[in-house]
Amino acid sequence: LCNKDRHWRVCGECVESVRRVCGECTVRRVCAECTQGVWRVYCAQGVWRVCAGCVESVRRVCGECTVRRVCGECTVRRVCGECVQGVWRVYGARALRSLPNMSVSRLARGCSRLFLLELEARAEPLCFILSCERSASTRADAEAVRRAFGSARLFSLLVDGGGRVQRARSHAELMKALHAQLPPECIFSPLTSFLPGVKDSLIRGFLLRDESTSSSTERLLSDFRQSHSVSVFSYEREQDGDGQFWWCQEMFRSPATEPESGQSQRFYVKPTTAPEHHPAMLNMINSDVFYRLEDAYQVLQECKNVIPESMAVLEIVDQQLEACKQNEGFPVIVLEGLDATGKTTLTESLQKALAATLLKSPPQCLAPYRQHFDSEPPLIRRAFYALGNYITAAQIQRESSQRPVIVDRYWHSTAAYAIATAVSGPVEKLPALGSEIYEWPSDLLRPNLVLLLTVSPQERLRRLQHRGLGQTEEETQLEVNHLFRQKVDEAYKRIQNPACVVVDASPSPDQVLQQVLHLIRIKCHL
Ligand SMILES: Nc1ncnc2c1ncn2[C@@H]1O[C@H](COP(=O)(O)OP(=O)(O)OP(=O)(O)O)[C@@H](O)[C@H]1O
Ligand SMILES: Cc1cn([C@H]2C[C@H](O)[C@@H](COP(=O)(O)O)O2)c(=O)[nH]c1=O
Repeated sequence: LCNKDRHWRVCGECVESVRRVCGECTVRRVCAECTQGVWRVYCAQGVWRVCAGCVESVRRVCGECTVRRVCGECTVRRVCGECVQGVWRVYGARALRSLPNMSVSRLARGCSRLFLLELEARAEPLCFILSCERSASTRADAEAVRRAFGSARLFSLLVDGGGRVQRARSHAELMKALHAQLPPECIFSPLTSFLPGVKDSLIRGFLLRDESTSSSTERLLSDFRQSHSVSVFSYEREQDGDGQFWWCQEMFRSPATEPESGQSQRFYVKPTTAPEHHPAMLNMINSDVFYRLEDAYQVLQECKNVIPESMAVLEIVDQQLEACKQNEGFPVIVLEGLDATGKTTLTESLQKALAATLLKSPPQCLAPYRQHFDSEPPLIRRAFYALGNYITAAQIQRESSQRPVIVDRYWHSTAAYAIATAVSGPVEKLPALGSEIYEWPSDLLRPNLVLLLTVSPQERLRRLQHRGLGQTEEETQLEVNHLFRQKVDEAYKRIQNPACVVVDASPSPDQVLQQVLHLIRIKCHL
């Protein structure tokens, strides 16, 4: 969100497509309906739209960028942010035209993209920028790049074409294809590219380190470029007079089919300090966590042509939904916790003890679709779970006018699992306590009490083995990945309004029930 001057602009054509613009916050999407009103810059690493007034500036972008679409409605838009030479910000067509060349290029150099390469979950990632020159670098910096890149052939792939649904699916398909098709000597690691502090600027991809000398990798890369809307880059190693190695990036060219043209620009890899916050935070709102029904709804609408099940889910949402923000009936108590902490056992006993209605999220009516959405990339899977909460909210609204309601998982699970999946690395990389990421959606019914069941990792594992059911992707992750477990647990505890009350669920089922009944009596006056 724009934290600066809260300046908003609305396209005259479509009032719904309000976007945020200010000197600090730039615009990424105009609106789906408003393609008439913009220019698009197709750049080496992304697609950007530019206002019709900025023709002059567009020509000045990098050699790789071209302008394809023209019309004359929109006013201020961001110019090429993806040009590896840097970002140009335009606060008005006239202002840009009057900018002298010198200041444009100074602006450009100051605002480049950062790249974050995550070689191992526990290790510090390598963060670098691309620079036109070999600028001075410390021995430690040079060593960090050498360790990460080694002596293998290097390629990077960034998924930057198409809309967000297509990008999310292309990224997932690309990962599967890399796993299945790359030769064993070729390993790949997650690479993200982003503009520090600029929301929605994250582009995901991979860095490939190929120890083989076979040309099959190049053939595959050419195919991926065609079939997965990815930009592909190759890296070359140079040694300077002092014996120091430098890596240069340029657009990938398949030696077999694309003759050397001498046109491609080369950029040096230069290590830099990693940002304080994990870059996944830049894209988290409306990609991993949804704070309004309409935002999650919109994602499934965009999926209609590629995922027929989306239509069925949206129909259920339409049928079930009522405006429900405040719960004014009997108390609503949500039970949260990692898998196998005892939620189902406890919710069933609470149902009996309180003569309550028992609900869950995602609700039963979405059960036939859950497996399908669990196999989709995070953008789509998370939108599905978010919609599940709104359906559960409508059910809570109806039931709580009659009797107390117990809910097995709700918003805390949706947000905590999404945040923990999006943020790679250790728990310290999570958004800080108090971040807007942990806020409750303004249009989602709030429960009266949220209880977070906790047990030791050993006890949880024992209960999991004892239970022996099928597993979702998240459950498998929880079992094998200690870091993921810690992050889900911590994210649960950081969510606010309502925050959860932590309950030690390690005693016997009856002792846990008595403890929880006591809490409910105090907090909900039941
Ligand atoms: N207090 C307890 N002491 C010992 N075992 C328990 C206790 N509560 C539940 N269990 C056992 O642990 C296993 C997991 O419990 P349960 O299915 O209730 O967890 P859950 O949190 O609902 O899991 P999930 O979120 O994966 O559905 C079951 O076999 C259950 O019998
Ligand atoms: C509600 C919800 C669940 N999940 C994931 C988290 C767990 O691993 C499984 C467990 O679901 P169960 O029905 O309790 O067995 O689903 C999620 O990722 N997001 C959610 O909103």
